[in-house]
Amino acid sequence: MVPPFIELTNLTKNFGNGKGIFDLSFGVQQGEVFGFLGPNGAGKSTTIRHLMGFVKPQSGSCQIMGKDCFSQAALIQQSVGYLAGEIAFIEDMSGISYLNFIADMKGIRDRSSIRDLLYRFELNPRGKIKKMSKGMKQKIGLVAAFMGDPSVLILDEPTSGLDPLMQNRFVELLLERKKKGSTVFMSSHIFEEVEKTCNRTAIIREGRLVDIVQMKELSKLRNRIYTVTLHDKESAQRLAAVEQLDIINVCGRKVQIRVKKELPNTLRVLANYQPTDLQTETQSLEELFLHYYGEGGHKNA
Ligand SMILES: Nc1ncnc2c1ncn2[C@@H]1O[C@H](COP(=O)(O)OP(=O)(O)OP(=O)(O)O)[C@@H](O)[C@H]1O
Repeated sequence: MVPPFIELTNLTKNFGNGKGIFDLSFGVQQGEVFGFLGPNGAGKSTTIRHLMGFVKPQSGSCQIMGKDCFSQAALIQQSVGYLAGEIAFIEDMSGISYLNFIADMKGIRDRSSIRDLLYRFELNPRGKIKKMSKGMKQKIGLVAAFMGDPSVLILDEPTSGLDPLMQNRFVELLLERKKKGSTVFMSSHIFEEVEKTCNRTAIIREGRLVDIVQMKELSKLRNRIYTVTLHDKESAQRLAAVEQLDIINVCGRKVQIRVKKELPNTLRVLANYQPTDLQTETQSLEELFLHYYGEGGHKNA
């Protein structure tokens, strides 16, 4: 069997008070786009800082391409495309001098990938970083991570602060890199970007690995909530009482319905009631976690 390209072995860092990461062991294969999902404070950034060799593990270890992330940190940091969760810039620099500085550090001579990325993210890097908006700083961080087409990318919440158009640009970029065979480890709060890009995802909670799931399996578990508006209250009451639907709530003319797989059937039923409006929302990632693992962090399904 091929050894994992990125490997964590019993990785542990105990900050006290139950905070930190505990006994994390899993591997990411070459060419895989791997998501790392978990609620706030779950330990995602701490894990990523270990992978980049910024912190010494208390026990256990992690490796990228067979290199120990801590003892060979310089090598890792030079070859991996990295985006930090909170990017520490030398704020007095202009965007372009910062990018040139990173390119020099990484030994990237051909600057064409920087130009392409700036164009893709519609970013003018001439101004000083300290005067840039959060989204612009995030784009600078992304250009720095993706420049020179690294074969491994480690990204901590890559679309934080980006508007939906730029989030889509990021997804397109990642899919292109996936096609070219890059290996990606990416933390995120946004289910959709993980769903569109990742092969598998690890779920972490309170510093512990809860599960590793194929993205397709996780998507199947996700509910959609439809809010249908009918002509009058009586029709709404009748719909809720008579039909075999998973009704969440009835309020006046509006009925909220949870739909898992049976969408065609639900739509057929609703058509009989001649709705005046139909709205849909997807279950949030947090709701999905609760549904899947329960309050105690144990798998229900
Ligand atoms: N250097 C530190 N000293 C003490 N506690 C820390 C330290 N770094 C992180 N923590 C704590 O460890 C836990 C995990 O933090 P971490 O930043 O890894 O979470 P995260 O999953 O990235 O969260 P978020 O989604 O909010 O960014 C948090 O409770 C945090 O307060």
